[in-house]
Amino acid sequence: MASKNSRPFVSWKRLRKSFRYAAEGIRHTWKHEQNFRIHTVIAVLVMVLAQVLDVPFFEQAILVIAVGAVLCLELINTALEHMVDLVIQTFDERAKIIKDAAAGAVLVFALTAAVVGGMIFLPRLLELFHL
Ligand SMILES: Nc1ncnc2c1ncn2[C@@H]1O[C@H](COP(=O)(O)OP(=O)(O)OP(=O)(O)O)[C@@H](O)[C@H]1O
Repeated sequence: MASKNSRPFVSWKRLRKSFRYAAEGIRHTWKHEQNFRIHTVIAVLVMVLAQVLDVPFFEQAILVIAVGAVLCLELINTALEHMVDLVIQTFDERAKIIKDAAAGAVLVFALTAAVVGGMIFLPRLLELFHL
Protein backbone atom coordinates (compact mmCIF):
# COMPACT_ATOMS: atom_id res chain seq x y z
CA MET A 1 0.00 0.00 0.00
CA ALA A 2 1.43 3.41 -0.99
CA SER A 3 1.95 5.54 2.09
CA LYS A 4 1.13 9.26 2.14
CA ASN A 5 4.88 9.96 2.53
CA SER A 6 5.64 8.49 -0.90
CA ARG A 7 3.60 11.26 -2.57
CA PRO A 8 5.56 13.95 -4.41
CA PHE A 9 6.00 17.30 -2.67
CA VAL A 10 3.82 18.90 -5.37
CA SER A 11 1.45 16.83 -7.49
CA TRP A 12 0.36 19.03 -10.42
CA LYS A 13 -2.56 16.72 -11.08
CA ARG A 14 -3.88 17.14 -7.52
CA LEU A 15 -3.23 20.89 -7.65
CA ARG A 16 -5.20 21.17 -10.93
CA LYS A 17 -8.02 19.14 -9.39
CA SER A 18 -8.17 21.34 -6.28
CA PHE A 19 -8.41 24.47 -8.47
CA ARG A 20 -11.18 22.81 -10.50
CA TYR A 21 -13.19 21.94 -7.38
CA ALA A 22 -12.73 25.45 -5.99
CA ALA A 23 -13.90 26.90 -9.32
CA GLU A 24 -16.96 24.61 -9.20
CA GLY A 25 -17.79 25.95 -5.72
CA ILE A 26 -17.51 29.54 -6.94
CA ARG A 27 -19.58 28.75 -10.07
CA HIS A 28 -22.31 27.09 -7.97
CA THR A 29 -22.46 30.05 -5.58
CA TRP A 30 -22.58 32.52 -8.51
CA LYS A 31 -25.43 30.54 -10.08
CA HIS A 32 -27.56 30.10 -6.95
CA GLU A 33 -26.76 33.02 -4.63
CA GLN A 34 -28.06 36.43 -5.64
CA ASN A 35 -26.03 38.21 -2.91
CA PHE A 36 -22.79 36.71 -4.24
CA ARG A 37 -23.60 38.03 -7.74
CA ILE A 38 -24.43 41.49 -6.36
CA HIS A 39 -21.21 41.61 -4.31
CA THR A 40 -19.14 40.43 -7.28
CA VAL A 41 -20.55 43.19 -9.50
CA ILE A 42 -19.94 45.77 -6.74
CA ALA A 43 -16.36 44.47 -6.33
CA VAL A 44 -15.69 44.98 -10.05
CA LEU A 45 -17.27 48.49 -9.99
CA VAL A 46 -15.21 49.44 -6.91
CA MET A 47 -11.96 48.44 -8.62
CA VAL A 48 -12.95 50.28 -11.84
CA LEU A 49 -13.79 53.41 -9.81
CA ALA A 50 -10.42 53.12 -8.05
CA GLN A 51 -8.72 53.22 -11.47
CA VAL A 52 -10.87 56.13 -12.71
CA LEU A 53 -10.15 58.18 -9.57
CA ASP A 54 -6.46 57.22 -9.67
CA VAL A 55 -6.51 55.86 -6.11
CA PRO A 56 -2.94 55.16 -4.88
CA PHE A 57 -1.66 51.58 -5.02
CA PHE A 58 -1.70 51.00 -1.24
CA GLU A 59 -5.33 52.10 -0.91
CA GLN A 60 -6.26 49.93 -3.90
CA ALA A 61 -4.68 46.99 -2.07
CA ILE A 62 -6.91 47.74 0.95
CA LEU A 63 -9.96 47.80 -1.36
CA VAL A 64 -8.93 44.46 -2.90
CA ILE A 65 -8.69 42.90 0.58
CA ALA A 66 -12.07 44.37 1.61
CA VAL A 67 -14.04 43.23 -1.46
CA GLY A 68 -12.21 39.87 -1.56
CA ALA A 69 -13.09 39.20 2.09
CA VAL A 70 -16.79 39.92 1.43
CA LEU A 71 -16.80 37.39 -1.44
CA CYS A 72 -14.96 34.81 0.72
CA LEU A 73 -17.54 35.26 3.49
CA GLU A 74 -20.36 34.79 0.95
CA LEU A 75 -18.77 31.49 -0.11
CA ILE A 76 -18.39 30.33 3.51
CA ASN A 77 -21.99 31.39 4.20
CA THR A 78 -23.16 29.28 1.25
CA ALA A 79 -21.12 26.31 2.48
CA LEU A 80 -22.65 26.62 5.96
CA GLU A 81 -26.18 26.90 4.54
CA HIS A 82 -25.67 23.68 2.60
CA MET A 83 -24.08 21.91 5.55
CA VAL A 84 -27.03 22.85 7.78
CA ASP A 85 -29.53 21.68 5.14
CA LEU A 86 -27.61 18.40 4.81
CA VAL A 87 -27.70 17.72 8.55
CA ILE A 88 -31.08 19.21 9.54
CA GLN A 89 -34.12 18.86 7.28
CA THR A 90 -36.66 20.08 9.82
CA PHE A 91 -37.15 23.44 11.50
CA ASP A 92 -34.58 23.73 14.27
CA GLU A 93 -33.75 26.78 16.36
CA ARG A 94 -30.01 25.88 16.22
CA ALA A 95 -30.12 25.67 12.42
CA LYS A 96 -31.68 29.14 12.39
CA ILE A 97 -28.93 30.50 14.67
CA ILE A 98 -26.15 29.01 12.49
CA LYS A 99 -27.63 30.41 9.25
CA ASP A 100 -28.52 33.80 10.72
CA ALA A 101 -25.11 34.23 12.40
CA ALA A 102 -23.32 33.31 9.16
CA ALA A 103 -25.50 35.78 7.23
CA GLY A 104 -24.76 38.35 9.96
CA ALA A 105 -21.02 37.83 9.45
CA VAL A 106 -21.41 38.65 5.76
CA LEU A 107 -23.48 41.74 6.56
CA VAL A 108 -21.01 43.02 9.18
CA PHE A 109 -18.07 42.73 6.81
CA ALA A 110 -20.02 44.11 3.84
CA LEU A 111 -20.82 47.20 5.96
CA THR A 112 -17.17 47.39 7.07
CA ALA A 113 -16.06 47.25 3.43
CA ALA A 114 -18.61 49.96 2.56
CA VAL A 115 -17.13 52.21 5.29
CA VAL A 116 -13.61 51.54 3.97
CA GLY A 117 -14.82 52.37 0.44
CA GLY A 118 -16.43 55.56 1.73
CA MET A 119 -13.21 56.61 3.49
CA ILE A 120 -11.22 56.11 0.28
CA PHE A 121 -13.68 57.38 -2.32
CA LEU A 122 -15.70 60.12 -0.60
CA PRO A 123 -12.93 62.74 -0.25
CA ARG A 124 -11.94 62.21 -3.90
CA LEU A 125 -15.53 62.38 -5.16
CA LEU A 126 -16.19 65.54 -3.12
CA GLU A 127 -13.05 67.13 -4.58
CA LEU A 128 -14.00 66.03 -8.09
CA PHE A 129 -17.42 67.65 -7.83
CA HIS A 130 -16.00 70.71 -5.99
CA LEU A 131 -18.17 70.06 -2.91
N1 LIG B 1 -33.73 24.23 9.17
C1 LIG B 1 -34.04 25.46 9.58
N2 LIG B 1 -34.50 25.68 10.83
C2 LIG B 1 -34.81 26.92 11.25
N3 LIG B 1 -34.69 28.03 10.50
C3 LIG B 1 -34.22 27.90 9.25
C4 LIG B 1 -33.88 26.62 8.72
N4 LIG B 1 -33.46 26.82 7.43
C5 LIG B 1 -33.53 28.11 7.21
N5 LIG B 1 -33.99 28.80 8.28
C6 LIG B 1 -34.22 30.25 8.41
O1 LIG B 1 -34.53 30.77 7.12
C7 LIG B 1 -33.53 31.72 6.72
C8 LIG B 1 -33.27 31.56 5.24
O2 LIG B 1 -32.69 30.29 5.04
P1 LIG B 1 -32.23 29.77 3.62
O3 LIG B 1 -31.61 28.45 3.77
O4 LIG B 1 -33.39 29.87 2.68
O5 LIG B 1 -31.11 30.78 3.28
P2 LIG B 1 -31.18 32.08 2.41
O6 LIG B 1 -30.53 33.15 3.21
O7 LIG B 1 -32.56 32.32 1.96
O8 LIG B 1 -30.31 31.66 1.22
P3 LIG B 1 -30.65 31.75 -0.29
O9 LIG B 1 -29.96 33.01 -0.71
O10 LIG B 1 -30.05 30.51 -0.80
O11 LIG B 1 -32.14 31.81 -0.49
C9 LIG B 1 -32.31 31.44 7.60
O12 LIG B 1 -31.50 32.58 7.78
C10 LIG B 1 -32.97 30.98 8.89
O13 LIG B 1 -33.39 32.11 9.66
